[in-house]
Amino acid sequence: MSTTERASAPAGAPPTITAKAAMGWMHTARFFTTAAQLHQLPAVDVPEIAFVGRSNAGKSTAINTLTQQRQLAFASKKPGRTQHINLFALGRQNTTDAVLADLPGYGYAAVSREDKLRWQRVMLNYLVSRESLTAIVLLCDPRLGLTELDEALLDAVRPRVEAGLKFLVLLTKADKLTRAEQTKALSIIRLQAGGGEVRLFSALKKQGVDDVALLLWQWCHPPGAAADTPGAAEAPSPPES
Ligand SMILES: Nc1nc2c(ncn2[C@@H]2O[C@H](COP(=O)(O)OP(=O)(O)OP(=O)(O)O)[C@@H](O)[C@H]2O)c(=O)[nH]1
Ligand SMILES: [Mg+2]
Repeated sequence: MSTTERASAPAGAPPTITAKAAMGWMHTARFFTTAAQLHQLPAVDVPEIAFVGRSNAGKSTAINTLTQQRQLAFASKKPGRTQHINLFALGRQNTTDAVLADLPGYGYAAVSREDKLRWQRVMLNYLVSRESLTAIVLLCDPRLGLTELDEALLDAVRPRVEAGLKFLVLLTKADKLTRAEQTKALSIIRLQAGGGEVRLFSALKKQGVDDVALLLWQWCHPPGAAADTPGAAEAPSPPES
């Protein structure tokens, strides 16, 4: 990245780049690995951002939109499309300075009760114990609002959020709402989410995309970190055999 792409910031302020540069960083995403179970996930030594939420909320589509790639993550009209934890590496020139995780959705009615409970356990375990987890993006269809399972997730991660884990509620499919409905949904979910970031997002209309890219970049490159420049960090450790 050239220094001209960096927005000017006062001394001591967090490192900052332009939205365009953040989008360029997102575009470096490539498939890293996939795992059906937690213990199969390789350890990584860079920040990891998990995309979680109900089945069909738009997690995979949001990853494709943010990375400006059509089919990096598998998106589908049919709920339950994503059944593995899929990791994507970010970073320039084949270095990796962050990882995105696309998780299977929860609450899909057609799945057996045992499978639902099994997945909820795996996901909560991941969210509570994954060391590299730096941020959670909870995708929520504002027409449904935060459901019981979303609330359970919020409760489970609250201690980690209080300890510094970043948290963003992304209100997806905002194109389905009028302006007034969008404003109302924002204020309701802000109250429900109890502080923290809440943003409107539409993959269809590309609403909120630059903003979210910038936020994710900032979260992965906090001030004072060894590598605040995309591409400067070590690559993740290889999967353990
Ligand atoms: N109108 C509209 N549709 C969207 C948007 N984002 C996603 N969708 C649609 O919502 C459906 C589900 O999207 P996915 O990205 O597969 O959802 P997911 O959360 O990954 O679903 P699972 O993998 O089953 O958990 C697809 O038909 C998408 O095209 C959006 O911003 N606007
Ligand atoms: Mg998916």
